[in-house]
Amino acid sequence: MSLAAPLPTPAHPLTDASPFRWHSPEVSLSAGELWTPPVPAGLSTGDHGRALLRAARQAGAPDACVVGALPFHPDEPAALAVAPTPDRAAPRPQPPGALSQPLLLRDGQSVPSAAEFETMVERAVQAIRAGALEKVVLGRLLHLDLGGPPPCVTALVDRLAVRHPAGFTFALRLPGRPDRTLVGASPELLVCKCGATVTLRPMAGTRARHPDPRTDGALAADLLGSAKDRAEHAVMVEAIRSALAPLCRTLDVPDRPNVTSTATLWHLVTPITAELRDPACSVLDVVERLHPTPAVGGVPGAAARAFIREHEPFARGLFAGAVGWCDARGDGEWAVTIRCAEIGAQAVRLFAGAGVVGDSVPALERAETAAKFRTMLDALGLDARTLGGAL
Ligand SMILES: C=C(O[C@@H]1C=C(C(=O)O)C=C[C@H]1O)C(=O)O
Repeated sequence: MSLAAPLPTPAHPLTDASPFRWHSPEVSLSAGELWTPPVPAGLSTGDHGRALLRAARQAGAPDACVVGALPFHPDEPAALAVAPTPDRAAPRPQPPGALSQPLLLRDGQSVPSAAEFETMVERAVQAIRAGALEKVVLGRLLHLDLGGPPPCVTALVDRLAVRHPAGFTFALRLPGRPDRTLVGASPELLVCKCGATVTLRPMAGTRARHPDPRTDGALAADLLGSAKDRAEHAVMVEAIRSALAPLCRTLDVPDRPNVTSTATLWHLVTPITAELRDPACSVLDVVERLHPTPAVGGVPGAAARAFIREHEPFARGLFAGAVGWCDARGDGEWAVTIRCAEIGAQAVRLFAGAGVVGDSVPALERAETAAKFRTMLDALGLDARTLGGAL
């Protein structure tokens, strides 16, 4: 199988797909339809989930799940819906079969441009050195204007799930915007809850992988030994520990991170496990407490979010948010919405960010975002080299 081969083109590439799909190492879940019952405005994330599940029960769907995505900025609207009859025995995708037309591109642009991104990182470094904040994650978009039909969402998700078996592959047709689908393969588990047990795998600290195994291994060792990356990771773990502790009876946070890999990147990761105090606490209550973590926001959280709103020349919306599912028991899995794209009829928008600290080098942070775009570019069958200067 060639992962760079083109994707097939079905009759309706966007709307023929399931409106929600999820493939984690543990669970494959697919929804045939989504409901969006009205819920009161201004609910917390946990209460929003409970209101949706109550509406589903009242409509005769006791086994419904809440599925969807939360925005990066918690004050923006969530894209949560009810999957009334989720298929939790959905098969894991197999390598894609017959392929047809390649994706035709009219144009590809980074917003901000690669040079403007570096300037933005430099400003963040100065703000950090001046003591305004400790860490901020800055992102950029890659806008692809299509010169032909959009990619087939079903085939795209299959391809991502096959290529990222340890990750969290998702597709969500946006409620109220049926011509747009959020698709991605996140490596990062925000939180999984099963009964009283919660697990998290927060990540911060990145190196692009190398095709030569010795060089690749040396890059992983370099990441594990890097004072800059370890510091960036440590501020994130501490923020998560203090957000989570009030909810927990036990909390196990290892002293040092491990390295973990995706197909294209190495990351530092700290696997965290905890037992919740309150059996009525749902996975969405935990998400509400944690999100956005410093893996996508920064430290202190409010100062970092304000810096992002002021400096990034686009609205993150659902990018760098959280995506997942929650069942009637309050159990579920939520991943950080990264390594993803919004697929539209005429355009595809990809998001990638990088954590900036006081000793960040702007050109390296830009290169890191370029490497992160590759998860979606590879799945779309696009060679990063064809985008040249944009990256
Ligand atoms: C923000 C992204 O990734 C996050 C940032 C990382 C970093 O700064 O090293 C690593 C993994 C993710 O937590 C992204 O992929 O867009």
